[in-house]
Amino acid sequence: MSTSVLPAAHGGSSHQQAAQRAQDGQSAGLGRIIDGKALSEAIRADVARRAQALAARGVVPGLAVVLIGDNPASQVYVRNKAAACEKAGLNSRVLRLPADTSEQALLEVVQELNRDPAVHGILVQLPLPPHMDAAKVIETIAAAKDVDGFHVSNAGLLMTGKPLFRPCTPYGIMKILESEQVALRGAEAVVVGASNIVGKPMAMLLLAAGATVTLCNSKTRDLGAQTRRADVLVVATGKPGIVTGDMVKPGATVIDVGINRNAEGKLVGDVDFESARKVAGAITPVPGGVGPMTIAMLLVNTLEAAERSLQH
Ligand SMILES: Nc1nc2c(c(=O)[nH]1)N[C@@H](CN(C=O)c1ccc(C(=O)N[C@@H](CCC(=O)O)C(=O)O)cc1)CN2
Repeated sequence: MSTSVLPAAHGGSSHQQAAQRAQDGQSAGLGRIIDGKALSEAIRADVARRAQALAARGVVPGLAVVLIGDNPASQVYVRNKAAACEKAGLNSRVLRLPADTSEQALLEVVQELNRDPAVHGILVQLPLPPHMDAAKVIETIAAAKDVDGFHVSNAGLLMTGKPLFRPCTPYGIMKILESEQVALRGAEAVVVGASNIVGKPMAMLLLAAGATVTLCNSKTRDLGAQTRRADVLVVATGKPGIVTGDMVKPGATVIDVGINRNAEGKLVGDVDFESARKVAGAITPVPGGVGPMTIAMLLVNTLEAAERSLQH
């Protein structure tokens, strides 16, 4: 994707200044708040332009989203995905299935979508109801239409550094780091959380960009000793406040993937924002940081699946 549409890189200099102040032993002050919403809007506008060009060649990118059950958060995310498609000129089809749908019935729905030439991208919204095997469902999606990048062959390709699709959240984080002009070659990157959806692919993308990567999990001893080494710290555990300011290296870029509701019903991340911001050079907020990038990169993956369909 062209980076020329991205907002002017305003982060690089302030990040470097914060790191410099930290190196000088001065207070790093308040870290800059990274605007994931603005960046996601720039990317979505670029997708809209590319989709228009593709439509002129007779192809309208099509995304099919399968939602099983009535998880309220999933319903919101799926609605937002369909709305984002519509705004960018992509077709979307949402298939809503009841929570007691059998796994076999779901597999048949996916196979039908695999055969549909108007559908370039397929995703099954996670989490699935407990009676379903998510790995089996994901493996049923045709790898060439797996716009979530979760299929085992796409996960394998990620290790080669030449992926067909990058999983949307880690891909969005790489775009944030690029837009912030964070130098990754030789940097210490620490990822907290080793899920298949975020932590593991994130580690692979950072490694491919030349960072020295540490992937922490729930068994990691003395988490702070790891996170305090990080020039780039990505936190994706689903545990609110697991990372606090004293665990952040002065001047670091902190990326918070968590989306949790606190006792007051307010959305909070996995990072204690107020204390971390006092130490970080730059930090993503929740909401408005990584979340909007996930949907923007889904559109990019769907568009590119459609563009590839013209090459066959
Ligand atoms: N099949 C998939 N399932 C899930 C994925 C995924 O990438 N593929 N990721 C998450 C949910 N998700 C997208 O599906 C998602 C989560 C959050 C956001 C977002 O924009 N968050 C906003 C806050 C939204 C709110 O008010 O609740 C933000 O952080 O600013 C977008 C997409 C799990 N399932």
